[in-house]
Amino acid sequence: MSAMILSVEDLTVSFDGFKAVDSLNFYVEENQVHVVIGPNGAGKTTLLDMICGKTRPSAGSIRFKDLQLANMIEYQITRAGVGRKFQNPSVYEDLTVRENLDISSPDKRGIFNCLFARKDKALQAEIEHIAEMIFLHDQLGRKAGLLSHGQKQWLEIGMLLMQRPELLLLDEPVAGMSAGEREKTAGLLKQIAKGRAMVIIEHDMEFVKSVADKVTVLHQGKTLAYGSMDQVQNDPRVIDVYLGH
Ligand SMILES: Nc1ncnc2c1ncn2[C@@H]1O[C@H](COP(=O)(O)OP(=O)(O)OP(=O)(O)O)[C@@H](O)[C@H]1O
Repeated sequence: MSAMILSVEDLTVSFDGFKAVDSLNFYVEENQVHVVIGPNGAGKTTLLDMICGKTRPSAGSIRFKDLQLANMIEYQITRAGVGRKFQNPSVYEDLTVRENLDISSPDKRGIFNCLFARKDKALQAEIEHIAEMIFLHDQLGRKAGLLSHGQKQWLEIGMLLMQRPELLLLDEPVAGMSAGEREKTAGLLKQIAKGRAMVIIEHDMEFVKSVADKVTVLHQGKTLAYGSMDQVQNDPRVIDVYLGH
């Protein structure tokens, strides 16, 4: 069995007395793509928000390797190796694809350093390699604002990879993509997960089937079901609250 990279235990957050996440246990192993599904309002985004430090838990533990993330703030969590992609792509539209990747490197201190500093060969090689992975190698000199929605999503994944995260948190990475782009993204994410781990929130069940090693179904802030895609999609409780709708 692989080692656990993330262990969430008894995690709870209350908003004005309402428990959006309620005594949740959730585990992610190294090299694993773990998809979280569930109806609207189940607590999926709130779970990712707590892991990345955007929302502070009311109680519970979030252990990432040997770190307790519940006690850390957002930028410390990012630096420790947790990368988060939000639902809408947020790339720098006026910069080229290359510049977007360049400024995402942790070796860079700020945008001006990045644009005017002497280019480091190893960094440029890394940019080229990542651009190849995210299907944008021939777009490196193009302004990000001119990319399609799907290409912007890929660029943002590339920007996350530049931070060399060990755990990636992705919120609906294929939203708004064509069928062809979704298929390419599934291949990309499976490749990325090797040597790391990934938590994905997604509603597109075809996509979930194609990427998930494990699936957790959240409902009302708690785990309703956990297992392989086959196991959860045949679970009558999951069909009742989610898949049957
Ligand atoms: N900052 C907040 N203040 C108050 N309530 C909140 C806050 N954030 C989330 N909630 C509530 O917590 C519940 C869980 O929301 P969350 O966004 O995590 O659900 P979700 O499973 O991601 O849903 P969706 O699939 O619609 O994105 C919802 O009822 C939401 O209204």
